[in-house]
Amino acid sequence: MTEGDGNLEATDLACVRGGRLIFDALDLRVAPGEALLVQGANGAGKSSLLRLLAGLLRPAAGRIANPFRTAYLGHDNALKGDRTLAQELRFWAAVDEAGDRWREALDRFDLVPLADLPTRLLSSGQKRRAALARTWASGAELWLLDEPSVGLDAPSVDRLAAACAAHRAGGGLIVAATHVPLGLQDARVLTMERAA
Ligand SMILES: Nc1ncnc2c1ncn2[C@@H]1O[C@H](COP(=O)(O)OP(=O)(O)OP(=O)(O)O)[C@@H](O)[C@H]1O
Repeated sequence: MTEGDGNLEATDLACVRGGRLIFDALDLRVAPGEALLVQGANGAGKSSLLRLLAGLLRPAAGRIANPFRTAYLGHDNALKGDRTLAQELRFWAAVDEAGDRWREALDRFDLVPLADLPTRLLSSGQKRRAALARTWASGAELWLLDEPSVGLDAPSVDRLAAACAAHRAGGGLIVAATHVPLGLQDARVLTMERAA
């Protein structure tokens, strides 16, 4: 068996940023179909943990085993403003060889009427939905979501919860940093403490 035994696994992980220890001795394991909510005070290191898991930061110590195709959604929606929403989703679905999932993604996040608008013209909540739709369109197995519900209205939060449930039902994994409940069934919680 490979390291992590087919799970996302972090062992004895430490994170240093700007020369400061943000956290250490962190262990986690997420299996296919599971969701982990990462909670904790501002500055506790939730975003840093997600960036480590995404491979965007290097751990100061410890190991990460991630055998999954991964989609990372940070605070920044990172949409290409001149592309229409449909072009943006189609582009990422093609990069990730995810076929027609971009169409499903538009529907899942109630974006069909906005498909032909350049993404720069979307409202902030619509941009967040677009970035979530891109996550769906990617076909990635592991979703790393940093405060995914920021700016969403109540029906959109429900849509996010439904998308997460469908993703998990298909064997997908989710790690989400959040200050609010996301309506995910049976999610485990990791509470991060600020390093002293
Ligand atoms: N690029 C950076 N360089 C140096 N320090 C950083 C950098 N980015 C973040 N930090 C520091 O790392 C610590 C953890 O930040 P992080 O964004 O991971 O926290 P968080 O738990 O996600 O916070 P929030 O709830 O406010 O989003 C903070 O003290 C922050 O100042």
